[in-house]
Amino acid sequence: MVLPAFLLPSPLHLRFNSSVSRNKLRRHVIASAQSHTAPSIQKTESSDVDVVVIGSGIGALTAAADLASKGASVGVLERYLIPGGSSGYFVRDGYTFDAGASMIFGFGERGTTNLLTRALACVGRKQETVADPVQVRYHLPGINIRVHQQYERFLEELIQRFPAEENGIRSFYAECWSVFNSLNAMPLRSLEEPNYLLRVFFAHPLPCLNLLRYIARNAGDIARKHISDKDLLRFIDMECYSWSVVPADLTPMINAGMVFSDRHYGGINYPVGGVGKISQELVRGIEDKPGCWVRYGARVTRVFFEGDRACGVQLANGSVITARAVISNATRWDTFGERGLVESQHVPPSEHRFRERYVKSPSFCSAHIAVRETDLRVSMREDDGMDCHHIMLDDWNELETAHDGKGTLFVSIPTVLDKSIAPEGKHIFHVFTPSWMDEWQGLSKQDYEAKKQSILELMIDRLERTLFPGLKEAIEFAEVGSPRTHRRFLGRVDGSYGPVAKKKLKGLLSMPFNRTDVDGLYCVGDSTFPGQGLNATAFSGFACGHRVAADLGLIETLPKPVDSFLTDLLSKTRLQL
Ligand SMILES: NC(=O)c1ccc[n+]([C@@H]2O[C@H](COP(=O)([O-])OP(=O)(O)OC[C@H]3O[C@@H](n4cnc5c(N)ncnc54)[C@H](O)[C@@H]3O)[C@@H](O)[C@H]2O)c1
Ligand SMILES: CC(C)=CCC/C(C)=C/C=C/C(C)=C/C=C/C(C)=C/C=C/C=C(C)/C=C/C=C(C)/C=C/C=C(\C)CCC=C(C)C
Repeated sequence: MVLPAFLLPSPLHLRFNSSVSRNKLRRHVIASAQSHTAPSIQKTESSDVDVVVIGSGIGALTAAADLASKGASVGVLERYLIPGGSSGYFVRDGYTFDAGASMIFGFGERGTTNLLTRALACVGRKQETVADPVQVRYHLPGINIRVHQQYERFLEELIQRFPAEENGIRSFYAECWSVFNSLNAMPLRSLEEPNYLLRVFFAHPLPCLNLLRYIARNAGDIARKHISDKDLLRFIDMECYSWSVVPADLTPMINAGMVFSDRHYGGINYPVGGVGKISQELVRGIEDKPGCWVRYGARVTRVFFEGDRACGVQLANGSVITARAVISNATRWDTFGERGLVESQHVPPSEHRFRERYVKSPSFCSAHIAVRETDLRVSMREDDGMDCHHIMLDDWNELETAHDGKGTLFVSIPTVLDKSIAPEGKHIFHVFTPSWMDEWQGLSKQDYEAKKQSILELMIDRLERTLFPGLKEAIEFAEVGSPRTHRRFLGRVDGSYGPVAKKKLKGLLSMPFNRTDVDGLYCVGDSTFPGQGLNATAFSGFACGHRVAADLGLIETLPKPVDSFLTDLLSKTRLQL
């Protein structure tokens, strides 16, 4: 029987373990580095690692932690001065501001979906957290709802607002629970490692079949099956949009199931001392493992190849690091794009398919504001009903428009939960709204500053009028970031929050996993399955660590030819669907 081309195992993956000698690799890398860059190549024995990781976002650090715990020597290269990427921080006058992420999933104590707790645990670390009793308070046209950690309290509020839709509400969220319960029943590892898939399938057949039912579906279709009220469907759109930046129709059901259930199960938990603590703790754990290190100010400029196989990276200062596997936590566009880390002759056709299916989501315009509690005319105490996270929208037509601070406003006040991150009697307000890079290009310095100031004033006006009387007077200082700021400090193309479906796709089916079609090169983070979110990128980190460990022979797998054949078969079948 002749197999169709897409079922044939890739020769690249069959070749993975073909032992290219380390010294030969290194000679090759240094020779190519010399031909491309200034002669200042610094090469030390310690730079020769099993795995080199580009970037230190949560996806990268989870993969590094997982591999370090399995005995690999891992080197992490971060272009910025601290770890964490979107979950980084900055300090001003005694305030510790979260740079991006602030609503943290994945810190639960139970089940298998608490992937941040697990990432820390695999390198022997633990992070103290404060439980948030309300995930978010929505202030939407005609809808004012709190998503309580207690599921029934949330349902009660929603049903009180939409009494005719009680059954629909209950059955939509019940489907979300069914997805979550299936995920939470099994260890979460790489979906491109057949040995794991077989084991997990035989151990948990019903949850696996249930996940297969949902993996190609989007939340909008499921919502419409149960709900017909237009305003309630708009609410479900906002429930999705607030973390996926696309409406329910474009939001994969697996992700919706995770988010809409885990907030009531593991809950939303704020790390004491700020979100930056997560990556700091991960780095400590990684550096405690033999042969593992993290370097800052280390911008990778390109991935090195021997033939068709990635075998290391070159840094902006000209130095090179050789490795048996390379993991990129840069976005897909920054890895494979025009001025990306992989030179064009090595960019595989599958990356063009990715670009046909996914586009960059907008970035954010964000204000980090230091606020005096005494000047606010509203109680900031959690026991008086103040919530940490708010989402505001004045007009449904503005949901997807993001100009001039009129669109959706996200507000996070972490000092409601953790007083240690600001001086006594002071609060941190992180206020942001979606914004596109092209609105910020080509401005003079003066116009750029004026635009930031005007958006800040618009956002503060809206908050002062509706939620926080006295806010204007109470501000000590504010720093405003634009998509340009996100691009500069996070190294993310156009400051994008991540990839989103260009058109309606089949759920998560076409989202790339961690292997790429380049031998020896893997991706991790929100450009890979299952997408944006710290817990989601932690999943991609574990999945990536697992697949790389299998390829490096650190964990038990099926015999190599069988593994390669089945892995390829799964990937090609998935993409044909
Ligand atoms: N929960 C929230 O409130 C919230 C808010 C904002 C963002 N997020 C999430 O945070 C997640 C981001 O995680 P991630 O793992 O994808 O990565 P990331 O973007 O956070 O981190 C990538 C890291 O790689 C570094 N980097 C990029 N190019 C490099 C190069 N050439 N050389 C060296 N270093 C380089 C960057 O400096 C950055 O530290 C996103 O999914 C986003 O959804 C969550
Ligand atoms: C065996 C066979 C054959 C088969 C089987 C199948 C299977 C097993 C499957 C599986 C699957 C899986 C594992 C999956 C997984 C998934 C996951 C993990 C997912 C996750 C997700 C998560 C998420 C999405 C999250 C997100 C979050 C976010 C994004 C957040 C955000 C937030 C924000 C932005 C905030 C805002 C607000 C304010 C501030 C107010």
